[in-house]
Amino acid sequence: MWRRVVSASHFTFAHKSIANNKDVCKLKFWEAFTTEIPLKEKGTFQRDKTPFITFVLGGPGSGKGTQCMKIVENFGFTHLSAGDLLRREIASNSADGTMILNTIKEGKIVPSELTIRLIQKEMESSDNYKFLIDGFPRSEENRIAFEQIMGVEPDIVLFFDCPEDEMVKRVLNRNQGRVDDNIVTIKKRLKVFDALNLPVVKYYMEKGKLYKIKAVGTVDEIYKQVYPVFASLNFEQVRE
Ligand SMILES: Nc1ncnc2c1ncn2[C@@H]1O[C@H](COP(=O)(O)OP(=O)(O)OP(=O)(O)O)[C@@H](O)[C@H]1O
Ligand SMILES: Nc1ccn([C@H]2C[C@H](O)[C@@H](COP(=O)(O)O)O2)c(=O)n1
Ligand SMILES: [Mg+2]
Repeated sequence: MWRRVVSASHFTFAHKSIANNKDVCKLKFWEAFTTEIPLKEKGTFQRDKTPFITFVLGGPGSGKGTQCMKIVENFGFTHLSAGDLLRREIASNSADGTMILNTIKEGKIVPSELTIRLIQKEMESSDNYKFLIDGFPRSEENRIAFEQIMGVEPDIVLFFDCPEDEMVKRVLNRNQGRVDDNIVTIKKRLKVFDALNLPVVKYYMEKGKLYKIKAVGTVDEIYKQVYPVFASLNFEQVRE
């Protein structure tokens, strides 16, 4: 029996080759960073399953983060919110912090490579294989860059479809001290969502990967639509 093993040092090395080697780019992300070894020769960091990736899309305040918490509880996913990862960069005073902060204040989108690097780092250091990637891809450019860099596509895509007035109401009531939770930025974010994020939704709908959730009602009412999506999947069977 064989098991696929991932190592962080191998990842760093392979990441450099990926940037310079078109052939390696054609490999799936997980294949490029893993080696087949017999089960007995286990390394320190093991992953015997390829990742199951769910992209979670929806406008600002549509309830992505709220529903992700419930999916994590019930189905054991690791939740990676692109917005949270970017806010963590700002808080850690990283070199890109000021640029990220200004971009978020303007309701615009941070360069894809930066956001993908943060997501990639979290995926690589996780020993889970089920990921909810929340708030990503925000644009076709995000989507294409993810596919090129990671060499994988999402298995499924959730889209929380919520009326604008409800999204605005929720964001303005959020009270988490976010710099973008104000009426000026929310209007800009809604414009960016329509112009850049909806084409991504359309792309996945046409690919047959999209689960559209009517994101009105209580949190539990909305989750009643989400639960069956995951309950119908047998991850162990799909991934082993
Ligand atoms: N069904 C709901 N009814 C009322 N309020 C809700 C509902 N779902 C979430 N909320 C609240 O609305 C706010 C926005 O929800 P959440 O943070 O989950 O949205 P989001 O899609 O992640 O937004 P963003 O893209 O801005 O991060 C939060 O304060 C949350 O508690
Ligand atoms: N793929 C992404 C995700 C998020 N951002 C920036 C711009 C968003 O307005 C902000 C907050 O994200 P949220 O927490 O609402 O998902 O983060 C981005 O540039 N690219
Ligand atoms: Mg959120």
